[in-house]
Amino acid sequence: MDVVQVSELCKKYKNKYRTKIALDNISFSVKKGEILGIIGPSGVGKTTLLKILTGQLLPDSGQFDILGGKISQKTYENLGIMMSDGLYETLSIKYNLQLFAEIFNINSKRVDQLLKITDLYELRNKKVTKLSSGEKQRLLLCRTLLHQPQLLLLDEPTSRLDPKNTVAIHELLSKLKREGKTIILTTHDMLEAEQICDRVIFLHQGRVIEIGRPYELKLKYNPKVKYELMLKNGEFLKFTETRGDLLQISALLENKKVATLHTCEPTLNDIFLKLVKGGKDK
Ligand SMILES: Nc1ncnc2c1ncn2[C@@H]1O[C@H](COP(=O)(O)OP(=O)(O)OP(=O)(O)O)[C@@H](O)[C@H]1O
Repeated sequence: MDVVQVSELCKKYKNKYRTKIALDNISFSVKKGEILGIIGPSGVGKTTLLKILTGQLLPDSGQFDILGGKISQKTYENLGIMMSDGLYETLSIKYNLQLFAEIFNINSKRVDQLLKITDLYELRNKKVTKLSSGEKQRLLLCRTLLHQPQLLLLDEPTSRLDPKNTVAIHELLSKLKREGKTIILTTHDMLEAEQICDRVIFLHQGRVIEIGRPYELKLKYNPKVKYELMLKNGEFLKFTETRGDLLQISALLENKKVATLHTCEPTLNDIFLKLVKGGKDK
């Protein structure tokens, strides 16, 4: 079942001096239980897309369905949005969450549970003004998850986190996926996309330039050189998949000359750079 279906979305920002095409004919769909990563560098239209999907911005043309229909007040009951903060700066972590819990009529046990999962429980009485950017980020995620939404739209959920907290949030997102939640997230981090996303969309200059599962893209863009060996004498050798090369690798292995052996599939970063090479700015 498609939880999100987007068809030919276009959005331009216009002012007196210039028109900026932020989204150019974007189409994709997301299935229940999928994590979709929208990736690309700064300014390619990721936030614009999320703003449209969350009803904060109208597209110029195109359509989308979300959670089985057009966006309405009811949609928000099952939608978790993590974008700009909007936290109550002078209130504590816990009070910020309690306020939202009361609005959604949620038991305060859920607040404590989320604070523990995101490693904020010990800091629960600290005011938002005194939080580090990583702590704020985790608080925002708690607020997004509070009402147990079916669909999460997360704008760079790990952008300000240290490695330990990044791993914790990745684990949390994977757990939510296993529970059947659907997640769309934006990221600049290609490694993150590779590790946690079922599929990724590469955006460039407002257009979808590639879409697919990370491992499928890696196979699709796999270079001719397939294996890289370091010999015990420190020499580096590269091999393709021809019969001759494979026989050479086998001989080196048999003669115990090999120190390390790696396959050379590209990273998502390599693929993105390959796709945009030669692209001009609009
Ligand atoms: N309100 C606006 N008025 C004019 N131009 C805008 C407006 N909002 C965004 N843009 C431009 O539209 C393009 C897409 O912006 P958007 O914020 O969607 O990019 P992004 O991929 O989310 O970037 P980042 O990763 O830096 O958040 C950018 O060139 C941006 O400067």
